[in-house]
Amino acid sequence: MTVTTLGPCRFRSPRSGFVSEDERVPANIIRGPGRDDDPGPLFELAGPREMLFFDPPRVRAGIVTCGGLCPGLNNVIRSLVRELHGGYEVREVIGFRMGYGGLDPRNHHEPVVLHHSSVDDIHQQGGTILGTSRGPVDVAAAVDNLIRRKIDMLFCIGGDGTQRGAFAIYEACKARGHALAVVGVPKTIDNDVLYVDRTFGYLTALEEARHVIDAAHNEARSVENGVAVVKVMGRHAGFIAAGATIASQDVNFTLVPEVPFRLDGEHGFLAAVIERVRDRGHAVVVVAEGAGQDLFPAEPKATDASGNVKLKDIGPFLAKAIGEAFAAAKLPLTLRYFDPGYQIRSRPANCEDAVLCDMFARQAVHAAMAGKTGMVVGQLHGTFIHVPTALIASGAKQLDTDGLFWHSVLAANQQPDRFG
Ligand SMILES: Nc1ncnc2c1ncn2[C@@H]1O[C@H](COP(=O)(O)OP(=O)(O)O)[C@@H](O)[C@H]1O
Ligand SMILES: O=P(O)(O)OC[C@H]1O[C@](O)(COP(=O)(O)O)[C@@H](O)[C@@H]1O
Ligand SMILES: [Mg+2]
Repeated sequence: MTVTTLGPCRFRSPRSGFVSEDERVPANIIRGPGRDDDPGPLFELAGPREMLFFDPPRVRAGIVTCGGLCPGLNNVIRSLVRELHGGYEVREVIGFRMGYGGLDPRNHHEPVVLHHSSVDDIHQQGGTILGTSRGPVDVAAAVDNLIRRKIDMLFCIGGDGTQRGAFAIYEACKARGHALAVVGVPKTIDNDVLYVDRTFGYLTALEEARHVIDAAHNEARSVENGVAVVKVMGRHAGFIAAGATIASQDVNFTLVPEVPFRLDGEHGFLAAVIERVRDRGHAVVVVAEGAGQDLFPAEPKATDASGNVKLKDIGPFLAKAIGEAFAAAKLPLTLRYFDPGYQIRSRPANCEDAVLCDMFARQAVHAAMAGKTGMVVGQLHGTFIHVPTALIASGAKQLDTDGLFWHSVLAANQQPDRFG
């Protein structure tokens, strides 16, 4: 599957180490001879192209960060600016402020000019120097503004919602015949973006979650019948809960959206916690925010400004249920509850994420300079690729509960496959 290119590439690149337009990375691993395995989509390899669509010194680039915070946003901004200025000698890079809202001039978020020096230290800070937002964007007004400002390429740093917005901008530009390269960089601590082995921010989130789990474990095991409940982010996917369980090895129960569970009954979650505490004196529970949503009464679903369904708060719900179950069993309990979501996602990037951010950003610039559009930089099998945005927006990645990763969770925490 190829990505759209804006037109013929007529300018010679100042970079080196070019990749060929013919190299492809299959989505799926072929498991062996004699099997009719589907390789899935075949993705273009990311990297510098020998011939460019844009003439570098004439380029005007724009950058926008959208959605929830994520460690590494500033690293990506910095490496985009540095690759544009330093690698290609692009003269004008503009940062749109406060997410997609900043693309619409009626919102009065004046964009900032990003220089080589203005991004010097930003990678050491969490958050985003450009600001971010959720909420609808008037695509027509945004595209009008991009055309008026003569923007040639727009880097959209964000998660699934951002990439759906980027796709709408790409389509609107196509319809209006404006040659804008719209290139996405996949952000989210949730790690739930399709065709991306690892989004930036995810490993920092695991590291931070592990510190909280260490604290939870110390609290739980230092008192009589201590139970610590840690809620981590993860709307529709349990990658943070699962990864932090494996990293910590001190978690006894890991609840994720992909595996529904029952609270009550002989084989329910609550009986398992009581058994564990009777046996070992303490327990650590990690719950992803999207887990157990079916335990709440069905009612019309509220959404946030971006249209994301607002989840019911599983953490306190679980803590209350554990308290009631211990009371019914006439067992003393010391319960500790941790909700470190915002503390985790506002951290600066750790070392692995800093490397990933830089790699994603530079591949995004190479793609845009070659006139690639309607695409996101992805990563599969350790290789950077170009993924059509339509494919990214077609769904979300979830834990494979038959896969190695989830099996490692079950091996680490020794919980049963299912509760109830
Ligand atoms: N289908 C869509 N069309 C246009 N804009 C969208 C669409 N879906 C989401 N957006 C916009 O993308 C931005 C980021 O989306 P959001 O879901 O908040 O975060 P994330 O990108 O991290 O998933 C918001 O401004 C939101 O309104
Ligand atoms: O910022 P809010 O509105 O509190 O949203 C919280 C959500 O943001 C996230 O941290 C990140 O989600 P996005 O990447 O989609 O922005 C989720 O893990 C969490 O569910
Ligand atoms: Mg999202």
